[in-house]
Amino acid sequence: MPSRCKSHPVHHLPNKPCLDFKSLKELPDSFKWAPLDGPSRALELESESESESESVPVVDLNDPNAQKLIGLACKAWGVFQVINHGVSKSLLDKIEACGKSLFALPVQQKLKAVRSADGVTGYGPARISSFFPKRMWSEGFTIVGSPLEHARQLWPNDYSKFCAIIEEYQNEMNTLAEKLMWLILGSLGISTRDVKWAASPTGANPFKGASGVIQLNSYPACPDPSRAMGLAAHTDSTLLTILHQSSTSGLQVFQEWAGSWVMVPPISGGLVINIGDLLHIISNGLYSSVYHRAVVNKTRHRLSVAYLYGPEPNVRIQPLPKLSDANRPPLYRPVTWSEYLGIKGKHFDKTLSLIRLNNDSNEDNDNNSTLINGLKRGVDRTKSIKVDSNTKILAAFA
Ligand SMILES: C=C1C[C@]23C[C@H]1CC[C@H]2[C@@]12CCC[C@@](C)(C(=O)O1)[C@H]2[C@@H]3C(=O)O
Ligand SMILES: O=C(O)CCC(=O)C(=O)O
Ligand SMILES: [Fe+2]
Repeated sequence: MPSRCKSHPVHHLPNKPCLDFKSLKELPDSFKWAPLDGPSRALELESESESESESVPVVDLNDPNAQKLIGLACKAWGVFQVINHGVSKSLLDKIEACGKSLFALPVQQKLKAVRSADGVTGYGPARISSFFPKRMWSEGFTIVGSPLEHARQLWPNDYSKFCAIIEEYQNEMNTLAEKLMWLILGSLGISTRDVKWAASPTGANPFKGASGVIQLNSYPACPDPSRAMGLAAHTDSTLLTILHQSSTSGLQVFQEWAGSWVMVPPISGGLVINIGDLLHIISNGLYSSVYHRAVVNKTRHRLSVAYLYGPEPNVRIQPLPKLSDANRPPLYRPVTWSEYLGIKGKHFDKTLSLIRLNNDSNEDNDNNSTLINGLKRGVDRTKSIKVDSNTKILAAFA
């Protein structure tokens, strides 16, 4: 545990490494959350999420109206699913199989690639775990850049297949993320020449240097899903996140206007796109980042793979000038991805409000004040997380 965390004991739980979930026939107290609000069990919800008006939109990227539909989804939901996105089903199957084989390893083997107390990459509980008094019913594996070092520890004689699939996934996801960024920005009336914040000197490709973190999430079957939490409510510290979920449901998004949690049903070959905090900032609050969480299941193991996409780590991100004017002043100060992650590591869901500019006329423009799981955006949850520094991104995060 980093020593500076000790000064913030209130919500602190040691980031205990994951354990052998299969051996637990009852839910230990340390995993018992208050009964979940909203539908908790994945299977119960499948019927409820069928009503059209309550469902997260699905956009076919081959649809000539895709950009407009995406804009509507971003405004109303902050999340949508995409089909015909160009990433093959076989690659999605392959990455899912990679995740399954990783989490199926014996605990002792997984612990060889355990994330260090102040690190980002490797095996362990979700990074946000330490902000909550109860443990989450999940284990994760985080990859930034090359997974080679950890893959070698996990499979000393057989790591190259894992690395090749991860690399292919990173490439495909990066291409899709950039395409989605242009569609989302296009829906706000923003074109290439309006986006200078990440631009190369020539302005050729503003997403040069943009990249993503891969997060493999595993949610074992759980003896008491109504009291367990797979992954607690959070927004992603990204521009956007592309999520592949296995065929078992579990992802829920918070619908701010209805004040309720809505299940996002898995679509075979489909991908879920979440708006992250950095897009919230550059859109000047027009597209809000979406709170989401993962619930667990009594009988089925669930796996998800998130691609957490962000800009070059040291480039300044700020509300796009075209989306700010005298009537709608910029809501947030400039911040780099690296700086944002540092603040998030200390202040969790208070981060957006901490970088918000103090301007009374901003009040109506932002819809950050809904209570989620008893938390309001802006409630301080203190705990510092430092990261290691062996890749470009990691160095920038530190
Ligand atoms: C680039 C990122 C984004 C991080 C931090 C860092 C590396 C790991 C990511 C996640 C992945 C799992 C959910 C989350 C909430 C978590 O606990 O770790 C994410 C977090 C964030 O979006 O803030
Ligand atoms: O497992 C899921 O459905 C959600 C995962 C997630 O939110 C994340 O990795 O950031
Ligand atoms: Fe997330």
